[in-house]
Amino acid sequence: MNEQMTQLVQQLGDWLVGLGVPETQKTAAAFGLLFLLATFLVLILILVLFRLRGGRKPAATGEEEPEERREPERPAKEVPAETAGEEAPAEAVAEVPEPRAVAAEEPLVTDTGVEPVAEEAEPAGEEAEPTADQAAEAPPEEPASLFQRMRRGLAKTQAGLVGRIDTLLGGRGKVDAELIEELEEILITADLGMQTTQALIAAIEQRMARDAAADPQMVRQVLQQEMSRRLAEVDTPFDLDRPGPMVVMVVGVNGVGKTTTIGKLAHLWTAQGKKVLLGAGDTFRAAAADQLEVWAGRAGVDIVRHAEGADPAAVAFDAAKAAVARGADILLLDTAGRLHTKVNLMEELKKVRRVLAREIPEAPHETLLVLDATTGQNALVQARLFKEAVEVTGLVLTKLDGTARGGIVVAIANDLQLPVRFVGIGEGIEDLRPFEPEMFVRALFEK
Ligand SMILES: Nc1nc2c(ncn2[C@@H]2O[C@H](COP(=O)(O)OP(=O)(O)OP(=O)(O)O)[C@@H](O)[C@H]2O)c(=O)[nH]1
Repeated sequence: MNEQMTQLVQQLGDWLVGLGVPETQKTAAAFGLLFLLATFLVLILILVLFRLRGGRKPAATGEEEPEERREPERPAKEVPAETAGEEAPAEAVAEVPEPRAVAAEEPLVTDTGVEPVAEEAEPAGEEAEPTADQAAEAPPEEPASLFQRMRRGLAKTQAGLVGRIDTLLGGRGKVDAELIEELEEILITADLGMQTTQALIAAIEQRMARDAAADPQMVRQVLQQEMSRRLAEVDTPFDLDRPGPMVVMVVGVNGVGKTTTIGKLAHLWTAQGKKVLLGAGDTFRAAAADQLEVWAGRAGVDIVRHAEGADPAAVAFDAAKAAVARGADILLLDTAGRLHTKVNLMEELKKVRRVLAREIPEAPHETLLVLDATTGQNALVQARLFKEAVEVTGLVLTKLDGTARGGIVVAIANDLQLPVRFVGIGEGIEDLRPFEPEMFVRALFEK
């Protein structure tokens, strides 16, 4: 033991005597204390070394990673997959710098492998990363998916109408009478109807008269512009914000998708913050009210219903009263869909309208005619008959997803000069889209 050490023990011993340690034991106590201090220092040193090594990758040394470094990495693989949908795996792969020495089942672990960060800092980084990704992705994804869903819904019409037009135009070097004749046939067989087809052909001929050098692609352009223009011309604003309750009567023959459409509308408008009430006015068909009640449950709205066979005007009366009493913004009234050729149905609808108007000024504010797009020209015939009998203010074309006859949308709007309000592109509660003429035509024509 050198002199400095002896001095240190001496001083420590004196200090301990001052604290009450007996004089005879002061040297032993001083040694004991020194031993404790040394052990403590060694422990701290080991801890510091261990943590510093834990923050770094074992850079090509072949050394194994400490176990606790691997554990926090696993959620990093799962979080983006859950939160960012289909895009996530691709992104996760893109973010991985290199998979180095990582087990086969963990190739997507987003290990940075370079930052000597403290353990506490890592979870915060993991959470922040997907949130930033989501924030960056969410805004552009919304409008794109809306358009994409419309395109998917119109895929069959796209192929049956625009696909055939493209095949025709692609094989021709110039626009001549033969091309026009074949085009006319395509438009008619794609359910654009005689009146609308002739109007579209006339627009193409006018353009040809102005521009002798017009090529087949001009035909495509004119068709797209004309369809858009004709749909936009009859497209009036659908005002949901008038002082309530706004009464929307829904009419149409059996099976076209009336009940489903009412359920989808209730869901859509509830999501927009409106208080919606349903009236089960189809008392004729067994189980119609039950079916509507199921949709009311799905959309989370109230329903007014009577027993089967009750007077639909009585349902309309009660529903209107309830809408006022409960402060509803919108009353959606279902109606029976017996054959449109039956005078009785039309009379019944007129009576319902009278009752509504007595209870709520100017009601019904909208009368939506639901038509099944898959029935093509038959839908056009139904629309004419309904328009003559009741004051239809707008159209809903359902089942566009299941048909190549989507051209009927343009035909009906153009022939009857009525706005298309919504289109159904599937059976799900979200599969009803407010109709936008420009987007609809673009979804058909965009390559
Ligand atoms: N693919 C597809 N199916 C739809 C769409 N709208 C409705 N349907 C289906 O069409 C069928 C008839 O729909 P309903 O709502 O019962 O028709 P409805 O007009 O109320 O018929 P009734 O109650 O008999 O008068 C159901 O199977 C719906 O799921 C749509 O936009 N796309």
